[in-house]
Amino acid sequence: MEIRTFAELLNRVREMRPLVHHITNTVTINDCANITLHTGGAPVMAHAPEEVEEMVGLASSLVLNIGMLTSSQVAAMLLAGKQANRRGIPVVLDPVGAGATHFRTESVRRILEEVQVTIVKGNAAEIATLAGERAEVRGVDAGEVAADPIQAAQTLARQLSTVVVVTGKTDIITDGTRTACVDNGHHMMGCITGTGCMGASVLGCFAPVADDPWIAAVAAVTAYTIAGEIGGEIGGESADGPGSFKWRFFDAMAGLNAEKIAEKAKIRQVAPSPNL
Ligand SMILES: Nc1ncnc2c1ncn2[C@@H]1O[C@H](COP(=O)(O)OP(=O)(O)O)[C@@H](O)[C@H]1O
Ligand SMILES: Cc1ncsc1CCOP(=O)(O)O
Ligand SMILES: [Mg+2]
Repeated sequence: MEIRTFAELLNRVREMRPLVHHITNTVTINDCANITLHTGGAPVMAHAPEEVEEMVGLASSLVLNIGMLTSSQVAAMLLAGKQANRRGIPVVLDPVGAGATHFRTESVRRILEEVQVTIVKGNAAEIATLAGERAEVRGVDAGEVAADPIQAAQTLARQLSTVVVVTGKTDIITDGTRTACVDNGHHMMGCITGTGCMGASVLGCFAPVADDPWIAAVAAVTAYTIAGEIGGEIGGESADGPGSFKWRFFDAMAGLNAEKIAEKAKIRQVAPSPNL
């Protein structure tokens, strides 16, 4: 696959300006709205069960993030997700903290049973939990995970017929058959809250502009992590600290273009695991 195919999808996002409907947590909600704008989409946050179906009616994609889940939000996510499926618009799910509590794990399983999700994106522990592997989830952070993340992601992708993204120093994107590893990013991305949630918003911007959700997901992850890389480096030096990194990261996302992505992308395609 040509790097330019992935790089140029950013232009399509900016031409289309997709409306990305989020049902998400209030820790990172403002950052998710901003990164959506900087990527080239238009954010809307709406979680009342009374209005979510109508809002999905206007949207180009739906992002479900369980970071501060309540029973009312689960109901809203099911209504919104089913409406998105009826309309044929992509659904991105961020299973924040799945594995940490029974409520989160069971709610994610219910959403995945009742809604056809297009892209599931989580850290290694969240994805391992959903793939049925043992993993330590420390609140919203990944703890120790015994399972191989590529294999866990491929298994889950096949089980759900979805694209799975595993985040970390290297990001993994698979549909169970094709698997890419993206080695872009910056360690400062792990030093501020919300880089996982914002990644789901960027996936929500890219998913409606490509017919193939795996291509959309590889393009989104590559663009996003390159913005992190540019934000984290000042003249070859690391950013001063998390505060300045955050605003440089936002500036880098807004200033990103296909040429910079093509120049910096570190995408490797890997063969399917033999024992799947
Ligand atoms: N050490 C790192 N080096 C490079 N990129 C990283 C690193 N840690 C996290 N990232 C990036 O930060 C984003 C969030 O990843 P992660 O920290 O795994 O998610 P979460 O916050 O949901 O646990 C991803 O896009 C990932 O590529
Ligand atoms: C700290 C926290 N608590 C509930 S949601 C949330 C934000 C998690 O954000 P991310 O997964 O992007 O680090
Ligand atoms: Mg997260």
